[in-house]
Amino acid sequence: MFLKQLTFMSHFRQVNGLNFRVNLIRSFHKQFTPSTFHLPTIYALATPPVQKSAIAVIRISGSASGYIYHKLTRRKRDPTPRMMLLRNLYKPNENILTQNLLDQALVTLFPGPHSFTGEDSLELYIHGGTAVAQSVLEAIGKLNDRTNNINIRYAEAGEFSKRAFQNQKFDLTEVEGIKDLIDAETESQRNSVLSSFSGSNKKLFENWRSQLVNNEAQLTAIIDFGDDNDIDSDNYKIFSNVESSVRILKRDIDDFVKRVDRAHLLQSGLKLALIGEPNVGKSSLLNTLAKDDVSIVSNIPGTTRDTIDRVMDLEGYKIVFCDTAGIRGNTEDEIEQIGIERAMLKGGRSDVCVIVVDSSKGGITDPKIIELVNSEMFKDKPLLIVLNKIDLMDSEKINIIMDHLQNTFKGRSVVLPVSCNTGEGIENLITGLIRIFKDLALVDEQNNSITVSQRIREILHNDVLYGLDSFLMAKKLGNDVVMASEDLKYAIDGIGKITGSHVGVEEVLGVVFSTFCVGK
Ligand SMILES: Nc1nc2c(ncn2[C@@H]2O[C@H](COP(=O)(O)OP(=O)(O)OP(=O)(O)O)[C@@H](O)[C@H]2O)c(=O)[nH]1
Repeated sequence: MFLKQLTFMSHFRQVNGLNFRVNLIRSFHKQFTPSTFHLPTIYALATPPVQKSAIAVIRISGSASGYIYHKLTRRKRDPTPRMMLLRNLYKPNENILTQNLLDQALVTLFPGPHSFTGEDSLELYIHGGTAVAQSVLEAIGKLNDRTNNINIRYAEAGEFSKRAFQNQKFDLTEVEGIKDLIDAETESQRNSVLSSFSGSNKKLFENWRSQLVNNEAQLTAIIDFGDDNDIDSDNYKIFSNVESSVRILKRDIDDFVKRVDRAHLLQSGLKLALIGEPNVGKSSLLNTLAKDDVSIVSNIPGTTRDTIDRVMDLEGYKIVFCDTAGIRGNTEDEIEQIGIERAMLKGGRSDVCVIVVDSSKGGITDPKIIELVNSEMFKDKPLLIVLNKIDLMDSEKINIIMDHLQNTFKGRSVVLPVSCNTGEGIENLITGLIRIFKDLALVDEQNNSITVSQRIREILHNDVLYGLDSFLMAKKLGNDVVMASEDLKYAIDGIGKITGSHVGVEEVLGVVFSTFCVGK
């Protein structure tokens, strides 16, 4: 059978017009045919297009990788696998006497299965710059030769990763982990996707699945061998044991889902609204944190008329700060009133509210602020009170104001004294903000958190937990084994969709890989 496969492979290479020597010994040791070997060879620029850079990388994957190597380098001998070699790249199919040099490049051939995709792959490290990359890409494209069955085409978004998945190099959770790793903008985001990328989520999902399959098998046994109408006491015991096991598993999955739901904040960023009376220093605080002049600062009250969002990486955490118009109850100015309404709305939609107070005014002077903080929209929101302009006050007065503010908000928040002018207290404020962020995103002491893709979160909610809840309901309402077994299957299929290893693969592939960039 194996020899047959070898013969077929070698035939395949010949009909593919691959005129380089098929190394039979290597194929024998390989004992592996990628499941994607019948697909066209794909190529793409793996580094950003239309940008000047020192190096650009072109990735090629598929059975014609070696052929492309020979054609571009005009060399007859196979290259040493997995070794970087300095080679001249020439326009293929041109008169051999004319040079037609395209570039000098480092090239590496990765024979399958020891490559990212599991197929034979070739990587070209060429000089950066649009014209060089374009000429080499064009040369590869021209090697497509339908009549001789050499199928080469430009890759689609995520196609290299898709091939890696199809050749079982990764499951879907790992593939999505790679994408999230590339997309990570901050240190905390990078940290949080490692659980997917490193495969620890995959192990967890597989463990859940095997527990559920085990439980489902016991229910199937009751259905297949039990009485049609009723279940006897032995089977009832089995059913109840399955129920206990499912309950424990559901608790674990609930915990996991809660952690990933909360950790989602790490990806989207913590939305933080700066709220306060006019002229208290909200814009100054934003500029101090951003170390930049984002918002206009002036001593004219009501300078900020609308909300201004600013995304910041604060010590590795993504925070979306929103500077809002100063809130006061007694303005007649129509535009200012609209600004105030928007500020209140922004505050309501934020994850955390920072109330900025001017210490030189002795504390909050407008009751509208206190009314707002105690309103329905704000009452469950984490609060942070920032007492600004402490450079203008002596420490005794500052302590009195802090005590008063703490009483006003009845222990709902700490009060942090700062000065945007001198920078005093700003470090403390950043530490306080990050502590709130970690609490909300359920980041533990070792800075661990788990994030999974939106797709996985939805399946966990809509399929896995839904199936488990329905199972428990079927057990509770009438000890209905058949219904309960179907519900467990639903949850099991959900986990299969997550990892892509068991069911509904085709349906989910499009969703997963379409979000990748070309060349990945
Ligand atoms: N002494 C001192 N002045 C400050 C401090 N922070 C801000 N100011 C001054 O306070 C004034 C108002 O500052 P802004 O940052 O514009 O205040 P705001 O709350 O955004 O004002 P609105 O846009 O009207 O809502 C400016 O003149 C700032 O220079 C501080 O820590 N100490």
